[in-house]
Amino acid sequence: MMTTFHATPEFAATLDAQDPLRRFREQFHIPPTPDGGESIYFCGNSLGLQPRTVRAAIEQELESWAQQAVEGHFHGVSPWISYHETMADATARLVGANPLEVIVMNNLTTNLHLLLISFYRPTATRYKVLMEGGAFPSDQYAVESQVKLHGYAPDDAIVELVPRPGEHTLRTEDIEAKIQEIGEELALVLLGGINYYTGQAFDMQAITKSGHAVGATVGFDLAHAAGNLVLHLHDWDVDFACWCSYKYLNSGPGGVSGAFVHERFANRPDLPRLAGWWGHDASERFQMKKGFKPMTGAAGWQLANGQIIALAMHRAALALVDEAGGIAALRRKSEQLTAYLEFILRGLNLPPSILEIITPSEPQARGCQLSLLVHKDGRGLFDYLSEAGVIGDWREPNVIRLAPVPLYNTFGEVQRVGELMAAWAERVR
Ligand SMILES: Cc1ncc(COP(=O)(O)O)c(C=O)c1O
Ligand SMILES: Nc1ccccc1C(=O)C[C@H](N)C(=O)O
Repeated sequence: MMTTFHATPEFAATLDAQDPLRRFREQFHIPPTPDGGESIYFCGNSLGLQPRTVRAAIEQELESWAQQAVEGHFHGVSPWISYHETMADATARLVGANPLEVIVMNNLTTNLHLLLISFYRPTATRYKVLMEGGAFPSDQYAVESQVKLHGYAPDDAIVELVPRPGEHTLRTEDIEAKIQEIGEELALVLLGGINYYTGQAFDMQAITKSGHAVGATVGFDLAHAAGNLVLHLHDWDVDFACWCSYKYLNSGPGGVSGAFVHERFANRPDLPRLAGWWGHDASERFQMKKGFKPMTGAAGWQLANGQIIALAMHRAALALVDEAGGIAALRRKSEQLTAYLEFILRGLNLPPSILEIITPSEPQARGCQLSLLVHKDGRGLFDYLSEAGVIGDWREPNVIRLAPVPLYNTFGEVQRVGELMAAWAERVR
């Protein structure tokens, strides 16, 4: 549904009044401004806000620890030994997977390494990795180190996709052409579901299909896609994926990461992996026997017993997604909210020599984030917005990322940011 938008506060108020998710804002702590107002928090793409339910979720586990100590592993409201299992269904719904295909554990880069050990299996002739140029640095370092671990040279083994001259984002047809070109030398395609800098969402289904057609493995870093896009990892036939929970999933700083391993690898004890006791067949885990026997599915990639406090925060935050009607319901509002932000920004009529929106316009090619490439006084604009209570983020060299999210942002906030930007535009033009 696309509405004809207007940049007035009255119009924004009408959209807010019609918003089926509007009651969720009060479930979050909105950071205050120095004058006691509420900031406009458009930074859920970096660290999502704290759900009010999180404190009680943590306290419940502190109470179990205080009252039951070691027995808390086996007793209490939610025994720690099987804690991670209690969020398998919600996680599966979130990313379009079977519960067997997902696990919540560790941090994102850790999971990426664990999955690369299993799914980047280079040979003398097939060893190349295709990534997006300017991937998030942690992904670059992870792949660089994995390539070296196998004895290959990163400059030779890692192929980076770059936009056509004069363009800021990648075309699916160019990604597919590059996959074809590398062909039998391609071991792995590893892209972000959404690029952190441009906000571009990739066509994961088409890319997976192309990668598989040349015999490559295909994985995605969904840091900026989980909780933002509707994903169908199983049906898209993606081999593996991982994501963090502290951005759009509002699960707190350093929050646990999710991992997906397609069902076809569920019973592959032969796959090389770095093992630990929590990935061992649960029925025998405490028999302390020699010889690693992985659990079926993604759970078999676990190393260690779960970080319960982080898992508690994540479970509480995931419950809000389900309560709101799931990711499809969030996405419905999100598309409209971001389209409204784009409408407002385009309405400023700033020439591209001052400001360009580098995130694609098509809803299927982006999530909620818009990346503004600011050519004139970018840092000045960012500081001005911050002083006015708008929290976005700045990414070097000159991008401001603004991400209105459906669970706690409003159309009124988007309209207000437009007013602030209009005042800046007057000065800078
Ligand atoms: C695309 C991407 N990959 C990796 C990371 C690193 O995540 P972590 O610190 O959980 O390893 C982030 C954000 O921090 C990210 O946005
Ligand atoms: N975990 C952090 C800790 C400190 C500062 C930033 C982060 C981020 O997650 C940044 C995010 N990956 C980004 O896309 O900007």
